[in-house]
Amino acid sequence: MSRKNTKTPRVLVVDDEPDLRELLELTLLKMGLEVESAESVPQALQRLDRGGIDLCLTDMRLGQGSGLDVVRHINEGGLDVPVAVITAFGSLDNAVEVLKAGAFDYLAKPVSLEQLRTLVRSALELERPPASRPADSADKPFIGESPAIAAALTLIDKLARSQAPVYITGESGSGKERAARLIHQKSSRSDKPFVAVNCGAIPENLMESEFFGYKKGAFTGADQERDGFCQAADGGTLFLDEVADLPLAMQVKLLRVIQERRVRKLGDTREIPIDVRIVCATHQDLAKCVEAGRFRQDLYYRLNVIALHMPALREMREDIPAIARGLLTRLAGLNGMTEPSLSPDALAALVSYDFPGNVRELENILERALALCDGRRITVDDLQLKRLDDEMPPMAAIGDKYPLQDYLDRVEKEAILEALDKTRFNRTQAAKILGVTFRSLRYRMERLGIN
Ligand SMILES: Nc1ncnc2c1ncn2[C@@H]1O[C@H](COP(=O)(O)OP(=O)(O)OP(=O)(O)O)[C@@H](O)[C@H]1O
Repeated sequence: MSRKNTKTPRVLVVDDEPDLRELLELTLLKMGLEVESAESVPQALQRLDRGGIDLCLTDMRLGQGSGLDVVRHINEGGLDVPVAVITAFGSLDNAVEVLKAGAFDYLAKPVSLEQLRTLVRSALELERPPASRPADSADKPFIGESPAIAAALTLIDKLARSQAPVYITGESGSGKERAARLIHQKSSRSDKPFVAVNCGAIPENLMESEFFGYKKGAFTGADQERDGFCQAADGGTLFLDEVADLPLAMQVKLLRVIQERRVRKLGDTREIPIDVRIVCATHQDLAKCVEAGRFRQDLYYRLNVIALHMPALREMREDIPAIARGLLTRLAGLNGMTEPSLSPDALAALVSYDFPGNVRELENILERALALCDGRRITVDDLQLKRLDDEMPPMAAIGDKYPLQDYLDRVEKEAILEALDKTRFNRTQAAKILGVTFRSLRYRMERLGIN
């Protein structure tokens, strides 16, 4: 990295409106930074090319050009300068466009100075050399090196530097909440609270008071003033888990809070400014909920600025042995036990198992196995894995052969599952055993609902 850490960081402000430029300059100077400014795109590009700029803040709308030109110049020219764009209020499309073009973050007008400071701190933090970052602890939040988890972790690192809302998707138990916590821990907000809310677990009539708080006497039983989740997360991150479960009425209120960055407690006349980063998650398809009219489109766009997908455990089979061992070490430690080994057939069974409940299911399986094993070694019986075909009637019980198609499907499914079992879910080998092509096996598995 070209910049030195000993010198005062230098920020370039690009804006053609003198008022806003001055406000930004003053704020940055007060933070002890050096500031230079440019009034137009050509001026900005020239200054950037001369080097020595550690951060660039640009307005989106600039007389004869746009902030996007600045972002593109920086990225296409390989300049090592984080850039953030100030966009007009409510123009989310612009925000998405600038992030895609490679901006590190965006700020919507009117610019909140607190947010500006957070953004600047976080951008300059980026430039610390890796050696000064805390070393990875032994208990890594995510175990695994498969391409699927590696891609998610790389994105988490990037997202941690931004303030943009994040929408985390993934099956149940795939690590969505853990990912949200990691984004927070790695962000400039890490010294402020991380508040996790399970939107599906709050009774509808309590939602408003839980989210926004209440004043004393706001309703029967409100015998003292209380903050809601939004205020509790002020300066930090608000994690909305199972966000698809928010009732429509609450969606409207939440949207307002996100847009205006203010909350009003129940029974209060005043609005309180808040600064929270929203990270949300759901195992449902939120776009489908929008289509079905169960989720507001405007809120969906607000939340889904950047999407992070957490892979299912079966998409990272090569990581299963390492994750299983990591979990065993932790579980044995928690229970004050010596860590037992996993027998080779137990490990093989885990690697070929489908894990509909993902890492959480693996945790449960291992916890049970710890209790059942002889203390030294976990065998395949201790795992008590549900076989993939548990739900199927055994061949002998199939008995009736009509309708013919159902009967043939059952026979076909049995044969495929057996081949998959034998090959530890290696579909290429299973196809060979079955004497069909890989494509044909894939098609048959899909048709018969085998994951
Ligand atoms: N790659 C991984 N390595 C180690 N532990 C993991 C990994 N992925 C997930 N976990 C663990 O799996 C468990 C489930 O994770 P988490 O609660 O974050 O899932 P989730 O997707 O939020 O689940 P739900 O959809 O049910 O809310 C946690 O204990 C988490 O620490």
